[in-house]
Amino acid sequence: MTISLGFVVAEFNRDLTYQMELLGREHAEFLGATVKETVLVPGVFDMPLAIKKLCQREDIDAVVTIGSVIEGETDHDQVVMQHAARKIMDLSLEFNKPVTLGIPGPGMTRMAAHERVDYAKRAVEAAVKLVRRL
Ligand SMILES: Nc1c(NC[C@H](O)[C@H](O)[C@H](O)CO)[nH]c(=O)[nH]c1=O
Ligand SMILES: CC(=O)[C@@H](O)COP(=O)(O)O
Repeated sequence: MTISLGFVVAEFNRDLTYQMELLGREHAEFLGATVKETVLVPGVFDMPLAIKKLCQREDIDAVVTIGSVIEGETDHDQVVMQHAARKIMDLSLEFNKPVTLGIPGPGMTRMAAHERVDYAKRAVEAAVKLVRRL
């Protein structure tokens, strides 16, 4: 069976998430999975509703989130990441579908973010493994 993935990708820090999206697509192809739908959202905080819509679709086996949360002058990055990560986990359990975390940060410089674009590949790999094993 070919595994169908949904991608939810943040437009925030798009230079990074564009690269991550391409890496994720390449890795999905390498693993024999299909990216059936890609939904762009403004930022990581805005992901949960898009994830939920994709989880509701019977033709999507797992959802991969792709974003990058870079530190600013305040703790805003912490709020964005903590809430998104918690909701990602909650939605996965609510819909009985893997929803994986391809989002480095918070507390991360732009340089560190560039070094962590492979989080997208890791999230694709985790999604495929979970669908196969569960
Ligand atoms: N600071 C980052 C954000 N912030 C934006 C929020 O995610 C959201 O779009 C806004 O609050 C409107 O609801 N988003 C990222 O993806 N990365 C960041 O570093
Ligand atoms: C880098 C950002 O846009 C985000 O983490 C928030 O920045 P700030 O804390 O300076 O408002």
